[in-house]
Amino acid sequence: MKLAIASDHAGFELKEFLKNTLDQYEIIDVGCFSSESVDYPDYGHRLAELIEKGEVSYGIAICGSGNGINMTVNKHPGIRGALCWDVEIARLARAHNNANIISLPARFISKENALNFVRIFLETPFEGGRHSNRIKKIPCF
Ligand SMILES: O=C(CO)[C@H](O)[C@H](O)[C@H](O)COP(=O)(O)O
Repeated sequence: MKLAIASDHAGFELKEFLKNTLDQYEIIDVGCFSSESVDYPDYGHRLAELIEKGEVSYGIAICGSGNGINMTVNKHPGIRGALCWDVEIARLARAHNNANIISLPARFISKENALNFVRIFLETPFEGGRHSNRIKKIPCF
Protein backbone atom coordinates (compact mmCIF):
# COMPACT_ATOMS: atom_id res chain seq x y z
CA MET A 1 0.00 0.00 0.00
CA LYS A 2 1.26 3.48 -0.89
CA LEU A 3 1.01 6.30 1.66
CA ALA A 4 1.98 9.94 1.94
CA ILE A 5 2.98 11.84 5.07
CA ALA A 6 3.11 15.55 5.86
CA SER A 7 3.85 17.73 8.87
CA ASP A 8 4.74 21.21 9.96
CA HIS A 9 7.73 21.89 12.26
CA ALA A 10 5.75 20.79 15.35
CA GLY A 11 5.17 17.39 13.78
CA PHE A 12 8.54 16.97 12.09
CA GLU A 13 10.06 14.61 14.68
CA LEU A 14 6.96 12.41 14.78
CA LYS A 15 6.84 12.36 10.98
CA GLU A 16 10.42 11.12 10.81
CA PHE A 17 9.72 8.45 13.44
CA LEU A 18 6.60 7.15 11.67
CA LYS A 19 8.25 7.24 8.24
CA ASN A 20 11.20 5.20 9.48
CA THR A 21 9.11 2.76 11.52
CA LEU A 22 6.32 1.97 9.04
CA ASP A 23 8.83 0.32 6.72
CA GLN A 24 6.35 -2.19 5.27
CA TYR A 25 4.68 0.68 3.39
CA GLU A 26 5.91 2.80 0.50
CA ILE A 27 5.71 6.33 1.91
CA ILE A 28 6.00 9.62 0.02
CA ASP A 29 7.22 12.42 2.31
CA VAL A 30 5.91 15.81 1.16
CA GLY A 31 7.66 17.71 3.97
CA CYS A 32 8.46 19.67 5.97
CA PHE A 33 12.10 18.65 6.09
CA SER A 34 13.41 20.22 9.33
CA SER A 35 12.20 21.64 12.66
CA GLU A 36 12.41 25.19 11.29
CA SER A 37 9.09 27.04 11.61
CA VAL A 38 6.80 26.58 8.56
CA ASP A 39 3.08 26.92 7.76
CA TYR A 40 1.08 23.67 7.95
CA PRO A 41 -1.24 24.50 4.97
CA ASP A 42 1.72 24.33 2.58
CA TYR A 43 2.18 20.65 3.46
CA GLY A 44 -1.43 19.68 4.09
CA HIS A 45 -2.43 20.77 0.59
CA ARG A 46 0.41 18.76 -1.00
CA LEU A 47 -0.69 15.66 0.91
CA ALA A 48 -4.36 16.05 -0.02
CA GLU A 49 -3.48 16.55 -3.70
CA LEU A 50 -1.58 13.23 -3.84
CA ILE A 51 -4.67 11.39 -2.59
CA GLU A 52 -7.01 13.29 -4.92
CA LYS A 53 -4.79 12.37 -7.89
CA GLY A 54 -4.86 8.71 -6.80
CA GLU A 55 -1.10 8.56 -6.35
CA VAL A 56 -1.45 7.21 -2.80
CA SER A 57 -4.28 5.50 -0.92
CA TYR A 58 -3.94 7.12 2.52
CA GLY A 59 -2.23 10.04 4.20
CA ILE A 60 -0.78 10.89 7.59
CA ALA A 61 -0.99 14.58 8.53
CA ILE A 62 0.75 15.97 11.60
CA CYS A 63 0.96 19.33 13.33
CA GLY A 64 1.13 20.46 16.96
CA SER A 65 -2.56 20.04 17.82
CA GLY A 66 -3.53 18.19 14.64
CA ASN A 67 -6.28 20.73 14.04
CA GLY A 68 -4.60 23.13 11.59
CA ILE A 69 -3.43 20.47 9.15
CA ASN A 70 -6.70 18.53 9.52
CA MET A 71 -8.72 21.67 8.64
CA THR A 72 -6.46 22.15 5.61
CA VAL A 73 -6.83 18.64 4.15
CA ASN A 74 -10.59 18.70 4.67
CA LYS A 75 -10.90 21.67 2.30
CA HIS A 76 -10.26 19.19 -0.54
CA PRO A 77 -13.38 17.51 -1.99
CA GLY A 78 -11.90 14.00 -2.10
CA ILE A 79 -10.58 14.06 1.44
CA ARG A 80 -11.96 12.80 4.72
CA GLY A 81 -9.38 13.68 7.36
CA ALA A 82 -9.87 12.50 10.93
CA LEU A 83 -8.11 13.91 13.98
CA CYS A 84 -7.11 10.87 16.04
CA TRP A 85 -5.87 10.83 19.65
CA ASP A 86 -7.21 7.46 20.80
CA VAL A 87 -7.16 3.91 19.39
CA GLU A 88 -10.94 3.61 19.15
CA ILE A 89 -11.24 7.00 17.45
CA ALA A 90 -8.66 5.82 14.88
CA ARG A 91 -10.58 2.57 14.30
CA LEU A 92 -13.91 4.37 13.91
CA ALA A 93 -12.36 6.90 11.52
CA ARG A 94 -11.94 4.03 9.05
CA ALA A 95 -14.82 1.72 10.02
CA HIS A 96 -17.55 4.39 10.06
CA ASN A 97 -16.10 7.43 8.26
CA ASN A 98 -13.93 5.79 5.58
CA ALA A 99 -11.32 8.44 6.38
CA ASN A 100 -8.40 8.64 3.98
CA ILE A 101 -6.19 10.86 6.13
CA ILE A 102 -5.30 10.37 9.79
CA SER A 103 -4.35 13.65 11.47
CA LEU A 104 -2.22 13.50 14.60
CA PRO A 105 -1.54 16.03 17.39
CA ALA A 106 2.23 15.63 17.83
CA ARG A 107 2.44 17.84 20.93
CA PHE A 108 -0.17 15.81 22.83
CA ILE A 109 0.54 12.13 22.11
CA SER A 110 3.55 9.84 22.48
CA LYS A 111 5.34 8.45 19.43
CA GLU A 112 4.32 4.91 20.45
CA ASN A 113 0.64 5.87 20.70
CA ALA A 114 0.82 7.67 17.37
CA LEU A 115 2.28 4.56 15.74
CA ASN A 116 -0.49 2.44 17.24
CA PHE A 117 -3.20 4.83 15.98
CA VAL A 118 -1.72 4.76 12.46
CA ARG A 119 -1.44 0.95 12.45
CA ILE A 120 -5.07 0.53 13.56
CA PHE A 121 -6.19 3.14 11.04
CA LEU A 122 -4.42 1.41 8.14
CA GLU A 123 -5.60 -2.08 9.11
CA THR A 124 -9.29 -1.28 9.62
CA PRO A 125 -11.67 -1.70 6.65
CA PHE A 126 -14.66 0.57 6.00
CA GLU A 127 -17.87 -1.13 7.18
CA GLY A 128 -20.06 0.38 4.44
CA GLY A 129 -23.82 -0.18 4.93
CA ARG A 130 -25.52 2.68 6.77
CA HIS A 131 -22.22 4.60 6.84
CA SER A 132 -22.02 4.82 3.03
CA ASN A 133 -25.07 7.09 2.75
CA ARG A 134 -23.79 9.29 5.54
CA ILE A 135 -20.38 9.91 4.05
CA LYS A 136 -22.01 10.64 0.65
CA LYS A 137 -23.87 13.50 2.34
CA ILE A 138 -20.71 15.15 3.73
CA PRO A 139 -19.45 17.15 0.69
CA CYS A 140 -20.85 20.65 0.18
CA PHE A 141 -18.34 21.83 -2.45
O1 LIG B 1 -2.18 24.73 13.55
C1 LIG B 1 -1.87 24.31 14.61
C2 LIG B 1 -2.78 24.53 15.68
O2 LIG B 1 -3.97 23.91 15.21
C3 LIG B 1 -0.68 23.51 14.79
O3 LIG B 1 -0.71 22.87 16.03
C4 LIG B 1 0.65 24.19 14.62
O4 LIG B 1 1.56 23.16 14.68
C5 LIG B 1 0.96 25.21 15.69
O5 LIG B 1 0.06 26.30 15.64
C6 LIG B 1 2.39 25.69 15.57
O6 LIG B 1 2.68 26.58 16.60
P1 LIG B 1 4.06 27.36 16.75
O7 LIG B 1 3.89 28.18 18.00
O8 LIG B 1 4.21 28.20 15.52
O9 LIG B 1 5.15 26.35 16.85
